[in-house]
Amino acid sequence: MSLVTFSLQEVLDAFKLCLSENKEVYLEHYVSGWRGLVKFLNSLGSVFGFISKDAVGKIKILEGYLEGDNSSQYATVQLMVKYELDNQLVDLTKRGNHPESGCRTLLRLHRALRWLELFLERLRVSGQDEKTSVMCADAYDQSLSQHHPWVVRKAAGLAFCVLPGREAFFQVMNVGSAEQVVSVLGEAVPLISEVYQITETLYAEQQLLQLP
Ligand SMILES: CCCCCCCC/C=C\CCCCCCCC(=O)N[C@@H](COP(=O)(O)O)[C@H](O)/C=C/CCCCCCCCCCCCC
Repeated sequence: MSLVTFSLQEVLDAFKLCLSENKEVYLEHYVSGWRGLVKFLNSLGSVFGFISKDAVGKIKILEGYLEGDNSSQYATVQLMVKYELDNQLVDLTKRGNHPESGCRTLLRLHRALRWLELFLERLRVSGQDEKTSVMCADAYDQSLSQHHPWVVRKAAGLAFCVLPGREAFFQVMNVGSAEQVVSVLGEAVPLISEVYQITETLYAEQQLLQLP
């Protein structure tokens, strides 16, 4: 993935590579998709710095596991969950010895992925005059906001207000014409949705959806 310019196509490719034939989620590509998204966020300016910082922190934690001594246990989200649970490496009810477990860290990005899915779908079907700030806020209210305290919700709401308009937003995506953006979004949303659903089902089965 290129280091400087954001490309929606590259993010799409990362999420495509995320799923194995058996519908397991490769952590490496999941993290790579998020790295690409953060590049986009950074290009929107310093107002989004606090969001970027949080996302980068979580990406780095997961990268640490991917590069660490037990990297093979982190090849997929399924393996990670099994390994960390089998070895009591997850704080299940209150924060304790494992505040940066892979399971807990991924859960935060997983919740954000639902926001992304809702936001990209709104963008895809949006009309020329619709405001990205409203689409983004609506997607946030329907998803991630319920996991955030008042102060974070307030700061996020203020940041959304300075999002560029739909046309400028499409340009930063680096895909081409508005029609091309809509077409790539039509491919990206179902993919992101599938990765989200697989992770959601796994976390629900293991009762990991409320990790502190
Ligand atoms: C494809 C192009 C269009 C879309 C591009 C979107 C680019 C978005 C890139 C990154 C999104 C940020 C992901 C944020 C992860 C947040 C994880 C989280 O919930 N963290 C909170 C809880 O963490 P712990 O304290 O429990 O460790 C933390 O409190 C959050 C702090 C920061 C605020 C997060 C607000 C998120 C708002 C949604 C993203 C808006 C980006 C708008 C850009 C279009």
